[in-house]
Amino acid sequence: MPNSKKSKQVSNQQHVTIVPVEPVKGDNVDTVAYSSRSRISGESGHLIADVQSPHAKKHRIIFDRDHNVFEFRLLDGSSKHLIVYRLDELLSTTCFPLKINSGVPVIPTKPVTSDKTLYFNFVYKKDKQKWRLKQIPVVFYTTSERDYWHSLIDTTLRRVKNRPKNIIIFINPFGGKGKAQKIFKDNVEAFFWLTPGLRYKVMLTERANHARDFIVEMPPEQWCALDGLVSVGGDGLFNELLSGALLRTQNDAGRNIDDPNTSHLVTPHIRFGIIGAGSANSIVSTVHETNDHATSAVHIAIGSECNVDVCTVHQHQKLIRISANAISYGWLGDVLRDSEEYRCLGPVRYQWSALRTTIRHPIYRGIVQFSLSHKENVNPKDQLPPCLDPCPVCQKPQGNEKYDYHWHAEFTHVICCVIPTVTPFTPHGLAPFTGIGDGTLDLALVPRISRCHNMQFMRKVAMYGGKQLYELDSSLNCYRVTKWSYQPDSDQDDPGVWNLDGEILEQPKDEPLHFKLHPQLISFFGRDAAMVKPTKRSFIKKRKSSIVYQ
Ligand SMILES: Nc1ncnc2c1ncn2[C@@H]1O[C@H](COP(=O)(O)OP(=O)(O)OP(=O)(O)O)[C@@H](O)[C@H]1O
Repeated sequence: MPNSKKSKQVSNQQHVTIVPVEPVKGDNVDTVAYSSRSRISGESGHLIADVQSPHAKKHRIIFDRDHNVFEFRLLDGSSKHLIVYRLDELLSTTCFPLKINSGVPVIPTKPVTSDKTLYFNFVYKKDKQKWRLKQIPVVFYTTSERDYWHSLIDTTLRRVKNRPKNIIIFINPFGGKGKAQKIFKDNVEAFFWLTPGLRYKVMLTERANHARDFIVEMPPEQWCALDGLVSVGGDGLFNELLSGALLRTQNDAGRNIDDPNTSHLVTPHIRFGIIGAGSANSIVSTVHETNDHATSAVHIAIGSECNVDVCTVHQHQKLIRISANAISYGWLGDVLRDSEEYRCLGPVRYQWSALRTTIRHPIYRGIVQFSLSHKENVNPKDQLPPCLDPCPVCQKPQGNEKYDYHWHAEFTHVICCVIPTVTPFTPHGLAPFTGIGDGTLDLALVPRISRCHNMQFMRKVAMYGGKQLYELDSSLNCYRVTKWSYQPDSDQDDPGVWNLDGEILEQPKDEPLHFKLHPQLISFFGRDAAMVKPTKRSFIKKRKSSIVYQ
C-alpha cells in the first residue's frame, strides 16, 4: 500500500453493497444481473480514495471488488450526486489524456503523462445500437496514490477472463470500397491499443482463401494460444475465418465434419469478431444491429460474447461450404451470379444485376425436403400445395426416412436464413422467425410467382422485413427447420446457383445438396442487446460534477 492517508483498502470490512440512495444517473447495483458482470478472480473488499474533479470539486471513488463496480460520488453533503459503473464498462485507465473524436479514441503519437490525474476510459451505449468511449479525468492528491490505483485497476482488467488476450486481425485490403485498412486504423485500432493485456497481430490478405489457409496451417502452439479471430472485410472474408477455424477444430478433435449426420461438432475455442468493411456486412449488422466500426471494436475489446448458429452444406458425404448467414437460390442466386460480371461497378452492381435478373425472371423446378424443429407448430402437410407430377419422393413406396416433409415444385425463391440476415437491402431482416443462436433455420419456399409479384415481394421484404412479409404474402411458405435438402430436376439445362453468405455456390445438376444446422456452434464478440441499456440521463438539470455527469 502506498503511504497515502486518503486511500484505504477495507478488505475485511463487512459486505456493503453500493446502492445509489436517490434516483440518480446510472443503474442501481442490485438491478445489474450477476451474469452481466465480468468474471474476475482474486482480491475482494473495497478500495476507497478521496479525489477531485479537474474543477477541484471533491469526490470519493469506491472500487467495490466484491461486485466489480466503481462508485463516483460528489462530496457536497447531499449524497445524491453519484454514478455507478460496472468494471466491464471500463476499457482501461491511462495516466494521459486521449484525443476522442465523436467517441472514437485516437492513438497518441506522444502521450503527455499528467502528474496526479488518472483517466478512466469507459465504454457506453450511446444510443440503441452504437457504443462509444468517454474519458473521465480524476485528480488524486498524490502521484503515488494515482499510480497505485492505475496499477491495481490495470492488473484487475488483465485478469478479467472474458477479455481477449491474443487475437489475429485479418484485413482484406480490397474488400468493399477498398477502405478496410483505413477503417481499421481510424476507427478500430485505438480500442485494441488501449485494452490492457491485449496482443494483436494484423495480417493483410494477399489472395482469396489466404486467411482460411493461414488458420488451418498455423502451428499448434500459436493456434492454442489464440483467443480471437477478427475479420476486417465483408461476409466473404468472415466466412474464410469461420471455415478455417471449424475445419481445424473438428480435425484436431477427430470429428468427421464431412458427414451431414454428425450431430455434435466441437465449438472452436476462439471467438469471432467482424469489422464490417465489405459491400454487404450482413453478419455484423445482424449481430450488433449496426455495422458501425467502433461498436464492433468495443465488443471485441471488452470481450462481449454471444453464441451463433451455423449451417453446414454437404454434397454426398462431403462438406462443401459453411454458412453463418443466409443461403438463397433462384432469383437471389442468379442476381449474385450476374453481378460477378460487373465487379468493376462496385456495390451498385447488385442493383444493376437485380434489374437484369428480374427481366430474365428465372424459375427452377426441384424438390425440397426438410425436417422441422420442435419449435415449429405448423404442419406443412396442411399448408403446402400438392407436389408437381411426377414427384420421385411421392412415388417411393416406403417414403423418405431422412427428412419428414417434401415438396416438388417450381420455385422463384428458396431461402434459408441461419440468422435474421440484416443487409443494406433488408434493413429489417430477411428471416421471419429465426434468431442469432435460437437453434432453428428459417426455410422460406416461394413457388413460381409472376415478375410483377416478385418485384412487389422484394420491395415488401426491403420495407417491412421477412416477418411482416410472412403475414402479408400467402405465396411464402416458411418453416423452422433443423435440416433440409434441395435437388433440381435433372432435365433442366441450368440447375441454378446458390448465394451462400454472398459467395456463389454451384448447384450440381444431378445431385442434392444437404443443409444441416449446428445450434450455437460458434462464439462471437457480440453482446445480447437486452443485456445493456443505454446510459440513463440525469434528472438533475444543473451539472454539479464533471465526473458524475460526464
Ligand atoms: N487480398 C485479396 N485478394 C483477392 N480476394 C480476396 C483477398 N482477400 C480476401 N479475398 C476474397 O474476396 C472475397 C470478398 O471479400 P470480402 O467479403 O472481404 O469483401 P466484399 O466487398 O464484401 O465482397 P463481396 O461483398 O463482393 O463478397 C472473399 O471471399 C475473400 O475470399
